[in-house]
Amino acid sequence: MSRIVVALGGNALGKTPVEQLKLVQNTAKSLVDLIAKGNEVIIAHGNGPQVGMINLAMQTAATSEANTPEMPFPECGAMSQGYIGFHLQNAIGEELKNQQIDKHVATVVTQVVVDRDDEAFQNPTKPIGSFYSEEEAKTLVKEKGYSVKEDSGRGFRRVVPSPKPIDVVEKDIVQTLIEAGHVPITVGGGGIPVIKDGNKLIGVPAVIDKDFASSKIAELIEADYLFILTAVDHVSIHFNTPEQIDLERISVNQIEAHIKEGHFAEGSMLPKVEAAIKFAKSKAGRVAVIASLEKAKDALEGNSGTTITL
Ligand SMILES: Nc1ncnc2c1ncn2[C@@H]1O[C@H](COP(=O)(O)OP(=O)(O)O)[C@@H](O)[C@H]1O
Ligand SMILES: NC(=O)OP(=O)(O)O
Repeated sequence: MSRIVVALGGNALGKTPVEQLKLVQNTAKSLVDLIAKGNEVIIAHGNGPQVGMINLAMQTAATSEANTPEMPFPECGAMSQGYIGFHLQNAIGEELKNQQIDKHVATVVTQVVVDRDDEAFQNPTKPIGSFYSEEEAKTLVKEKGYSVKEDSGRGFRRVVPSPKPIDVVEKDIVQTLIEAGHVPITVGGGGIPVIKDGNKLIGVPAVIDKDFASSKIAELIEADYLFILTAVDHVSIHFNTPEQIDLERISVNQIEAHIKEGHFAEGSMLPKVEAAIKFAKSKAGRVAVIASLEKAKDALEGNSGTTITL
């Protein structure tokens, strides 16, 4: 039996409530396959499209005739954890019953401590919400004061600061749930970023990268594996070129050399590789795997995915 933290990417959730409800059925099957093999599974997920949608909806309602109260950004992050967690726990709960596994699944609203002086606050990089044309993006900058950036050739998106996770406030609760045999969903959307002020934790407007937050919780709860599940079967060098080579088993030193050679796109594969390295380096024997959601079970058996070890 292994303890596995699974980080789910955008292809596990989709972008709209209808799409998400449908996609989580397949996601649940992949996850319950890992549980059925006798593993302890802890689930984390992204929230870029969802937190952007919630925040924009809240801003639009507050500035319309509806005259609803202003909703702070960290509260939008908390809403995204609840909304995504609801769909995931609903689908996973059903699949556990289908496979006659006597376990329960619950979402933990999770706060993640960040450094108030993290330089990310001066340089927003995390894309959230929908994609826009250059013209629409310019209007958003002017009318809403958003920061925007081109996102991997797919269009323009709003960007917000993405500080690094330092600690997970609810880590002991997560540990208790696992040890009681349950399946926790935690650090959704990278966790709600909070800064410490004495005994107070204050929410800050930012979105933590879910791969870094997953690596952090995996370290804290002494996981054996960090599984980063995305839309491709492997990490590749010369990605999307005729020279593409898929990486199967690779050491931290070797993949660090590939980072220096510039093989991994910033904002997509690079943070996954960096989060995987961080976990693999945190203790001898820890294994990070970047694989596709559909082939998670094969990846566990070493038959798919990119396995990164010290
Ligand atoms: N070197 C690479 N190897 C494999 N995939 C890469 C590479 N560089 C960029 N990618 C792209 O990164 C994507 C994963 O990033 P992203 O879509 O942001 O992840 P997610 O939403 O699953 O967290 C892959 O689907 C692939 O299109
Ligand atoms: N929080 C986060 O990393 O979300 P995405 O994976 O959707 O970008």
